[in-house]
Amino acid sequence: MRFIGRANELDYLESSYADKRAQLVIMYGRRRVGKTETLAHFAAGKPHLFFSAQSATKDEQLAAFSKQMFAAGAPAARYIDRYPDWQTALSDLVTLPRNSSNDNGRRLVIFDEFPYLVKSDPSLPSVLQNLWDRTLQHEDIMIILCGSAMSFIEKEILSEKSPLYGRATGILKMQPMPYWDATAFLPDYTDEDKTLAYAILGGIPHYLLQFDPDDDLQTNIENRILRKGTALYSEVEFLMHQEFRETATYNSIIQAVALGATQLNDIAQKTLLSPQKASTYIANLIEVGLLEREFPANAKTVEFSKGMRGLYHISDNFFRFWFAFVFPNRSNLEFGDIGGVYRYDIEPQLHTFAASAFEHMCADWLRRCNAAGTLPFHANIIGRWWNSKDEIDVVAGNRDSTRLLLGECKFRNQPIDMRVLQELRRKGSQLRGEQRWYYLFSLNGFTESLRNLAEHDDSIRLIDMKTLFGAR
Ligand SMILES: Nc1ncnc2c1ncn2[C@@H]1O[C@H](COP(=O)(O)OP(=O)(O)OP(=O)(O)O)[C@@H](O)[C@H]1O
Repeated sequence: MRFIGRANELDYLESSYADKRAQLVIMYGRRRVGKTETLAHFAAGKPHLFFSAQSATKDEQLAAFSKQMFAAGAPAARYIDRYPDWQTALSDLVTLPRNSSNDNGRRLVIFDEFPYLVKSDPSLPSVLQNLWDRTLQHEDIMIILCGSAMSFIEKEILSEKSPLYGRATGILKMQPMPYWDATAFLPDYTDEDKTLAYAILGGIPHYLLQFDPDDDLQTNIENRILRKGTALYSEVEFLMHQEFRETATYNSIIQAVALGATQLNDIAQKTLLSPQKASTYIANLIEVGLLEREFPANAKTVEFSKGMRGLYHISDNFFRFWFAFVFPNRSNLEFGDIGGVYRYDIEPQLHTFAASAFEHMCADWLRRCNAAGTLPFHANIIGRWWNSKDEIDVVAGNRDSTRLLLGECKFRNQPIDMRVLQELRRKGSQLRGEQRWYYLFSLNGFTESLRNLAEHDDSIRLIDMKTLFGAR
C-alpha cells in the first residue's frame, strides 16, 4: 500500500525530531483518521520503540511493554521477566540505544492508544510527569503519546488539571485529509467522480481504502457500501457502539441533523429530547468529530460571529452519506435490493448531496491558495455567510475588512451564467469591503459571455474542475 499525503503532519513531526530539546508530543484525532499509519511512516528508518497498547490489565500491558523494551536493548538483567510498575519501566527509557546517525542521538518512543494505559493505571500521567520533570526533559528523547479517545485526551491529558498539562512540547490534532490528498486514493477517477467520492467518503483514509480504484463509482457504492457484510455498511453502527452507550439516542440526533435540523430546538423537537439533554448529546458528538457547529462570517467585520446562533452539521462526509441513504433504506438493503436503492434513491440525489462537500472543497482550495500567497489579498478569515434571507457559499476578508472575496459554488450540469454573478453581487452588497473579487466555482464550466467578461475584468475569477484539482 502506498502512503498518501500528510505532508504537514510529517513536517511537524520531523521538525520536533530535529529539535535539540527533549520532546513530548501529544497526537490525537478521531478513529480511522490515520494516526497509527502516519506515526509508522514517520518512525520508519529511525531507531524507535513503538508500543501499541491494548485494552488490557496493567500487568498485561507492563508485560508486553517490558518484552519490547528488552528486545530493543534495555537491560533486562535487573528484572526477572518484566518491570514491576510504570515508574521503573519509564525510567529505563533512557537506557534504550541512541540513534547514532542522528546528530542529537535522539531516542524515539511512541505510545499508540495511550488512553488504554491510563485506563488500567490512572497514576500513569503523574508518574510520567514526575519523570519528565526530573530526568526525561534533559535527555535526547522524543516521546509521542497517541490516542483516538478525543474527549479523554482533551480532558485528561491536555486540561489544566492533568499532571501532564504544560509538559507537552507539541500537540498534533489529526484532521481528516483535505480533498487533494483524499482523492489521490482514486487516481484514475474523473474530477467529477473524485468529487462525488470525496462527498461520500470524506478524508478518512480507512474509508477511502474500502473503494477499489479499478471499479467505477457506482460499483464501489453498490458493492462496498450498500452490500450487507461489508466494512462500510456496518461502520457507522460499529463506531457508534464503540464511542457511546446510548447509541439509539445518538443515532436519532445525527439522523435529525441529516434530515435538515440545524438548530438546537429543531433537533430537540425531532428527537423528543429536552433542549438541555439534546445539547449534552450534541456536545459529545462534536467531541468525537462527528458533528460541528458552523458560524456565519460577520457582515460588518468579516469575522466569525459567535454571537449568532450557529448551525449544526454532520462534519463527517461518510456519516452524512450513511444517514442520508443507508439508514433510511436498511430494510430494503437487508433484503439485497442494492440496485433499487442506488437507482431510485442515490443516483437522482447524488449531485445535490455532493453540493455541500463541493462548497467545502472550494473553501479549502481558497485556504490553500491563501497559504501559498496566490489570492488577490491575504485573507484573515475564510468561511460561509448567511442571514435570514441570503446565503453566500464562501467569503474571505482581510483583517481591516477593506477587501472582500465572494464565492459561489455550483456542482451541477449547466455552465454558470451571468445571472449567477449578478445574484452574487446583490447578496454581497450586504457585506462590507471596498475592494471586491468574485470567484465562481463550476463543475461544468461557464457561458461564453461570462468568460468574455472575466477575460477583461480581473475582479472576476472562474475556477473550473481542472483548476480545483490542479494548479493553485
Ligand atoms: N496516509 C495514508 N496513506 C495510505 N493509507 C493510510 C494513510 N493513513 C491511514 N491509512 C490507512 O487507513 C487505515 C486507518 O489508519 P490508522 O489505523 O492509522 O488510523 P488510526 O487513526 O490509528 O485509527 P484508530 O484510532 O481507529 O486506531 C489503515 O488501513 C491505514 O493503513
